[in-house]
Amino acid sequence: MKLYQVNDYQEMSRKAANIISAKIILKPQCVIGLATGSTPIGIYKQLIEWYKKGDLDFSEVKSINLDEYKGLDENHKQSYHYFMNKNFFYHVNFKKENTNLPNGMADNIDAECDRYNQVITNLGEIDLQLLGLGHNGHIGFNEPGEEYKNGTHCVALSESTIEANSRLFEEGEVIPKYAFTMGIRSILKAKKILLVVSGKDKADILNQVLNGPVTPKVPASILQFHNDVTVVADKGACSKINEDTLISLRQEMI
Ligand SMILES: O=P(O)(O)OC[C@H]1O[C@](O)(CO)[C@@H](O)[C@@H]1O
Repeated sequence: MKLYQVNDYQEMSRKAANIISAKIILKPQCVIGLATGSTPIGIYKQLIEWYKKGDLDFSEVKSINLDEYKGLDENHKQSYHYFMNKNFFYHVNFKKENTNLPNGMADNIDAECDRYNQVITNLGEIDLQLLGLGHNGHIGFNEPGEEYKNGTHCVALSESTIEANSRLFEEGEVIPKYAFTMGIRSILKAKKILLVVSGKDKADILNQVLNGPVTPKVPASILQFHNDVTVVADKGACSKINEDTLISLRQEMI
């Protein structure tokens, strides 16, 4: 694991966007795993800016998203389809057929999970998987539990996740209680993982992820077993990591 400790959200976004850009420039046909939530929004903004300057080309890049709410169609403002279109895809030259998200409206849950697993398999290796971190340690929507789930599954969201995400819904809107998510094994199969974390409110959980025991009760702790994880986290998020861990993981910024 490598850790880039940066000053703030803006630096985190720029550093992570740099890492993603390097992958795309070196391998224009790469497969990138994408995340939603508030953390990656700054990364997408930065990538859009570089695209508009002519420095990036997404025409051959393929993407696979981690998750989608069950019951929200792609035009619903809180769906992750809508989020990706609004914050990224509509502003760059991704081909629609090269982008993939679970279908939140699928009636048959098992069939949708099988379809998404097949999409992941057909893409071959994920070259780089971008991940945010939930306050309870979730990655994608792999919530804390007694065991890790390997493949795509439909998950009952924890109370804390529903509460955390409720800020994005308008008053009176029904907040989904279930979501489709890529499983832990699919995430771990990515060649490279980029975890981005911002803010003091994530300091405790980031410390557990990096320093604590590997346990499905803190889903992201399994990243300790992956051989190419880069964490980009700001000072607030790093504020509970002990000095020894910081010294052993910290990379110099160039
Ligand atoms: O970045 P946020 O908004 O704190 O969300 C944390 C994580 O939870 C999710 O919203 C659930 O998948 C992710 O998209 C995100 O990485």
